[in-house]
Amino acid sequence: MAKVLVSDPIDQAGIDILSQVATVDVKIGLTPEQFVQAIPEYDALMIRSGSRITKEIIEAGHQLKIIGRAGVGVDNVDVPAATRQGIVVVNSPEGNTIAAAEHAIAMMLALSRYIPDANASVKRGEWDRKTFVGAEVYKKTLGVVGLGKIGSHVATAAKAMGMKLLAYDPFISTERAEQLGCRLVEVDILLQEADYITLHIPKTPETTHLINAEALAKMKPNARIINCARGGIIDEAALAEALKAGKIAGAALDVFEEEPLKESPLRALGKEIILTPHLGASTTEAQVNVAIDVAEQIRDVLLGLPARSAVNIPGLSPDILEELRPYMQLAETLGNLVGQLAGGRVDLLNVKLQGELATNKSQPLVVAALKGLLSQALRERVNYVNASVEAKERGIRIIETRDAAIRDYAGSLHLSAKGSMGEHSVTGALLGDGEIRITNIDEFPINIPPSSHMLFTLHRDMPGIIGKLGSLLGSFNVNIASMQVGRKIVRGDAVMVLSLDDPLPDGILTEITKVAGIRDAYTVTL
Ligand SMILES: NC(=O)c1ccc[n+]([C@@H]2O[C@H](COP(=O)([O-])OP(=O)(O)OC[C@H]3O[C@@H](n4cnc5c(N)ncnc54)[C@H](O)[C@@H]3O)[C@@H](O)[C@H]2O)c1
Ligand SMILES: O=C(O)[C@H](O)COP(=O)(O)O
Repeated sequence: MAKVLVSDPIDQAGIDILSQVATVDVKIGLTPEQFVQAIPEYDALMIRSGSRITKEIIEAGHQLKIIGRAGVGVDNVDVPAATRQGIVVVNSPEGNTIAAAEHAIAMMLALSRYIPDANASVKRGEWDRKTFVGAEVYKKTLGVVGLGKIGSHVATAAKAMGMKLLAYDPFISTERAEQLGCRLVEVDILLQEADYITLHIPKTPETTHLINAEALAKMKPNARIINCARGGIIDEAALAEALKAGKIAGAALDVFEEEPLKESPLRALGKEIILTPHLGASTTEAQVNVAIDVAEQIRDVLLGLPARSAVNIPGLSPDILEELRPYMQLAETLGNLVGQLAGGRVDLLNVKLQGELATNKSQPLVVAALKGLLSQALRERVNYVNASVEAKERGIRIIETRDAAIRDYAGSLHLSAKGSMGEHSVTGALLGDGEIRITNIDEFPINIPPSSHMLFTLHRDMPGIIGKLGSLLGSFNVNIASMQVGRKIVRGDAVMVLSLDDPLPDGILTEITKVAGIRDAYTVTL
């Protein structure tokens, strides 16, 4: 039975799903060294933001097939290292959207009305109504940085409270911003005009310290900033300075440069700052959502099924995958076949998506073809996750073309590869019942299903050649399952494709090329 390590607190609903297919060990608070020691025996790992999954841990995970992040952010996982090792990384992109958005709104209101400090004061036995005179958000301007899932929900809620909305997000359209009632502006305008600023962007090299001393200096003295996205987007030292100097009115932070928050000048500040311990996703509803979402994906991957929210398999959205599923095996088989025909070291793979496959949605078929191409060299080490990285590292150039006009079949794939044994091409399609057909080899038309052991010859189309080859194979005790000849003109060049019941014995290829008329012969094992 597979083994899953759960290294952060997750809802029982997730554990129950995992337990259907695996032994589940919950070990919380592992040190990096304990992680490295524990991980080799596990097939899957389920985490939240409390575990930092480094390259060292990933490399020690010899059995690891999947890392599931019960939440959105995967910045605590070395995703490139996982990709390199063929480990799929999944998350729950929407399970905690509402929880995080509501936390941001709660922070904005709590900050405006000094609720945490007022509450603490009453609990201390005081009745101070002067210190906690707040500000209304009604008719104030909210600047939303990052108008994705959480930012959009915050914008909608803020609009309902009568706020004016600005948004900064270089990756969304003006129309989308307008739909949400936001005026899309450059970041400087947002910083200068907003009374409240809320951050809903990922932490990337571009967004690290986006809110630094310079940005804080552009903000209004009454401005308040909320970060429920990621620590490090705000420069905490600069923020503490700005608050101390009264350059801005307040800040509410749920996330920190280092978590848990250690010694920090932020702790010394008063009612102008609210700090919560990364609680954005901490609602019962969100925890059930993300635990189920990610546990189901781990279960599926352990059962050999695809994951619906893999962050390191490009283009594999569930609906696209569903549509392409029958063609993935075709692409993989053709990749494997053309790779063997072209020789061990392939420099160039050209993938042509034809007929109904000639759309951008078919990109995963290119990855599947690469997986097939690399499978001879890498065996089970290559998968949909690392095929592109492995190909790049091997210097394989990939050309992807599309031709919707080719309609011999509803959809077909044409692959050509240039390698140490020259350039070869293969075309394949699916029959109505989903069966794979090889329809062309080196531009010669044929029609044959792939089989485990195959023999391809390039020969002159002339009487007697098929008989001679049959007798030769017979003399080596090789049984022919089926045979096809493809030619363009009578008595011109031709290819012969044979499906064999048995693998070809060593040395027979040389004998085959000695048959008069046969110029070349290749064996393929699929
Ligand atoms: N505090 C919490 O517990 C908690 C919970 C959930 C999510 N989060 C964090 O909230 C953030 C947003 O999550 P989401 O689900 O809305 O993500 P999302 O991907 O739906 O939205 C992110 C938005 O940021 C925009 N963006 C990217 N780079 C940008 C840049 N340089 N400048 C401006 N905009 C940029 C993108 O275009 C996108 O629209 C993430 O960092 C996530 O990890 C935190
Ligand atoms: O990225 C996320 O989903 C949030 O930061 C929540 O993290 P958590 O699930 O570890 O609380």
